[in-house]
Amino acid sequence: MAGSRETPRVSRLPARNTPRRGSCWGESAMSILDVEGVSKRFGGLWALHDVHVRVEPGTVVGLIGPNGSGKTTLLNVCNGVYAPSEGEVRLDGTPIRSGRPHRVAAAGVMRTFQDSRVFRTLTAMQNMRVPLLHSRVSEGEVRRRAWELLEFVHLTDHGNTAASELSGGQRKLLEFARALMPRPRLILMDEPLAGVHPEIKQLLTERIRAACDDGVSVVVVSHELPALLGVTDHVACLVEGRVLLTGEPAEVTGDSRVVEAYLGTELGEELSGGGVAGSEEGVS
Ligand SMILES: Nc1ncnc2c1ncn2[C@@H]1O[C@H](COP(=O)(O)OP(=O)(O)OP(=O)(O)O)[C@@H](O)[C@H]1O
Repeated sequence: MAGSRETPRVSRLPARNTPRRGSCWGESAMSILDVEGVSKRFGGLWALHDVHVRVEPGTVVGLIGPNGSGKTTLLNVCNGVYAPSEGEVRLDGTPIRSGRPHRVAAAGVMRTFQDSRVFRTLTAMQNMRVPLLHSRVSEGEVRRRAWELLEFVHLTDHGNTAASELSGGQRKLLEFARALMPRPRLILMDEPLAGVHPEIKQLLTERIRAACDDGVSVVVVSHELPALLGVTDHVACLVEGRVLLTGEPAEVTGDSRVVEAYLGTELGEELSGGGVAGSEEGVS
């Protein structure tokens, strides 16, 4: 990982967005994202059934569930890649129109992917500029913000390094920092912690929390429960496309139905063994 550049290492976002709110999934009327009765069908397969989720400003929501339970599909519905077969997703009360993920991004919803989608032939700095390429933000401001965010994720020493030369974990950090460039209101993150070195995992969870404390809402899909529990305000567990349970992180992972849903998996054994322990295999 990188050392510091000429600016002191920052642990807060360069600029504020909206103030942080308390919890999510409560009775409060205010939410940034509302998933209302969403179902998604692929041919004969219902990947999502009547899913209800809400995300309040400045909160981190974790989405867990066994393989194939619909987590990625839900993110794809939330950023307009897929149209729901039933139900609706609203951003600040306005229904999201499918087939227009670029419009959803312009409205303040960014996305990161299971296999980081950074441009490998571009340097880290060039990657950072991509979200603001056609914006009215001045060149100087783009550069200033890009360096600050690279500093935020400890990558300033790699600003001029091609993304292909970074480790898998550093690419996850870069993708997260890049998602912050346009000052999003919501980031949808798909498995940001998978296969990441414990040190980078720690940094990434800290930075997700810091972004959240600055008013950015984050939805994190993850199988990395120990790390996820430390960063989320609320967790929803999906099983076979349905929300099995939502609630406080410990409440959800301690629930026998959630343990049962994971039984037969490595994580199920960890959960039923009375605690969760992170795997450090295959890290990068
Ligand atoms: N484009 C698609 N066409 C057909 N079926 C799909 C498509 N996308 C997802 N599915 C199916 O929908 C179900 C949910 O998949 P999804 O990828 O959303 O699950 P997931 O919880 O993210 O799984 P994982 O944890 O393994 O990433 C699976 O049965 C999957 O095969």
